[in-house]
Amino acid sequence: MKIFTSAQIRELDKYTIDNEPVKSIDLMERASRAITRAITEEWSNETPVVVFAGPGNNGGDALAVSRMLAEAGYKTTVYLFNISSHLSEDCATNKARLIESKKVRDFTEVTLEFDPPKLEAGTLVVDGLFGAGLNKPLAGGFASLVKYINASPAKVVSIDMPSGLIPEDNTYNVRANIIRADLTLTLQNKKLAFMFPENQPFIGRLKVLDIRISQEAMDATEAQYTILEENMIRPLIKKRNPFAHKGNMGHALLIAGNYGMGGAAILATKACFRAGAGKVTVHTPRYNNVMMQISVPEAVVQLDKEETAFTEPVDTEDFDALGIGPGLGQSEPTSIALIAQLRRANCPIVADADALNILGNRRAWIQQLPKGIIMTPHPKEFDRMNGNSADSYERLSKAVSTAKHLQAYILLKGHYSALCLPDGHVIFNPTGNAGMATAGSGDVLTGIITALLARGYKQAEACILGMYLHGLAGDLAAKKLGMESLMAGDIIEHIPAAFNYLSE
Ligand SMILES: NC(=O)C1=CN([C@@H]2O[C@H](COP(=O)(O)OP(=O)(O)OC[C@H]3O[C@@H](n4cnc5c(N)ncnc54)[C@H](OP(=O)(O)O)[C@@H]3O)[C@@H](O)[C@H]2O)[C@@H](O)CC1
Ligand SMILES: Nc1ncnc2c1ncn2[C@@H]1O[C@H](COP(=O)(O)OP(=O)(O)O)[C@@H](O)[C@H]1O
Ligand SMILES: [K+]
Repeated sequence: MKIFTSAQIRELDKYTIDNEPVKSIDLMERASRAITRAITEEWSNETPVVVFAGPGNNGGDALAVSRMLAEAGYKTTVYLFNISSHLSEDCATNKARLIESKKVRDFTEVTLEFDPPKLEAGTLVVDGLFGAGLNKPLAGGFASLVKYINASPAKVVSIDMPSGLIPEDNTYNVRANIIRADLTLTLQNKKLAFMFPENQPFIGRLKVLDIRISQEAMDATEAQYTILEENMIRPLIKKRNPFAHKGNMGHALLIAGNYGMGGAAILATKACFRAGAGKVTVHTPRYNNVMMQISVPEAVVQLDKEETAFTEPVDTEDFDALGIGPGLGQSEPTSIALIAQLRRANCPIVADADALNILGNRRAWIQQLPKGIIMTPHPKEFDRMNGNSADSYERLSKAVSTAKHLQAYILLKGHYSALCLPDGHVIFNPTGNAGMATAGSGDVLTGIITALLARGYKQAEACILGMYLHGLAGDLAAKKLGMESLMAGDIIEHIPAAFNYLSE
């Protein structure tokens, strides 16, 4: 699914209106019918409804929904905020239709003073103040109204967007002045702001309603942001040649695990095998020898000259991909060896965890990273490398510009992991769940992406398939075990089922 900007949404609307063809007001009617259906599916017509409509098309939707709910027998109270004496054309038409229908008995057009109604626990508020057209944070009377709604015990359904949430850049927003919806019914496509964890309290549950915006126009519109879908993943899975042998199924090298963090190396190595690598060699401090051999007998263990840390860059001639960083440590000798290793490697690289922390401590080195490197930071690791960000939008923007500048692949991990490509595009991953918020989950991802690179997937494909597969394995594990008890090893155990599902 593409994520469009507000300007693109307006263009797509216009194209649909001109080419379907459908009148603008009929498109609003269609959207409102979908919104009404979603509301009536969850709340019976015993529920008292209070609708707050703004002056734009979001308000137009809200007025049409008010009429439809009233026709379906809901006791509906409606406030239309028209404080600058200007309504959008379709909003004005829906105001006239609402008055004409005579079903809504309690309709107030607010032009100056507003005496807010009592919002009780059983009441449903429909928030149609502002949607995708919001271009600045809410202030004044609207801010007070939002605070009033948020402070009430009523349930809130937001049309398209929680009012006050700007669809893209929320840097200057005032969080207190954004509606906290229980349910957001967004039209056609998700908005960028929905991808960010700090906006979840505003969105509540999210439903995307299909309002039949022109598919042809959406296909032809170039979007910077895309959310992965299963049908984009299935074609990526390479078929196994019946004559395959371990020598042509990819030889992965992992450099991981210092003293006390051997488990990170074990998790990455197991995940690397489960993701289909023909051979995995793990380079690790001598101390880890026995535990590696016992835990993953399939792997070749290559021992560093040091007992407890990685200090010795290795030749990558014989390997198809390198994954470096899980549990690596950040001592001086390890840092020096890491940089030497990154310079010396002549295969595709995934750098994670301590490899990124080391770079964060020595930022000058970041400029010298080999082109095409994949980095998989969680937000803290990313901030160590790039400085603190005020919010997720700023962090994502920095990741986009860094990926372009370095010609690198930055996979910013989170609930929606964001893969930032060297050409400026961003791909969000929808799989995965909160059960994966457990130590070692990231090490598993490193192992998976390293395996896919070794198998011959290009960087972008390895990241896309890798993060989707990782999240899907986590989802299958959570389905069986529940989120509370999930451990990183369970994600590994479910990689086979995830692969099977995607290969069906
Ligand atoms: N394809 C689709 O998705 C479809 C979308 N549809 C619906 O249209 C909605 C988008 O409608 P929209 O473009 O009219 O914008 P909307 O959100 O109503 O706000 C604009 C008004 O708000 C004002 N305003 C802005 N910021 C403000 C502020 N801080 N404080 C105060 N005022 C502020 C702004 O004034 P201006 O700044 O322009 O002077 C203008 O008057 C979309 O969310 C969906 O619900 C469906 O009907 C059909 C298909
Ligand atoms: N709430 C969540 N929803 C979806 N995925 C999650 C969630 N929490 C964690 N994950 C995934 O788990 C992994 C955690 O990685 P990371 O923070 O590096 O863990 P560690 O350093 O412990 O290995 C990431 O791939 C992330 O996307
Ligand atoms: K809204």
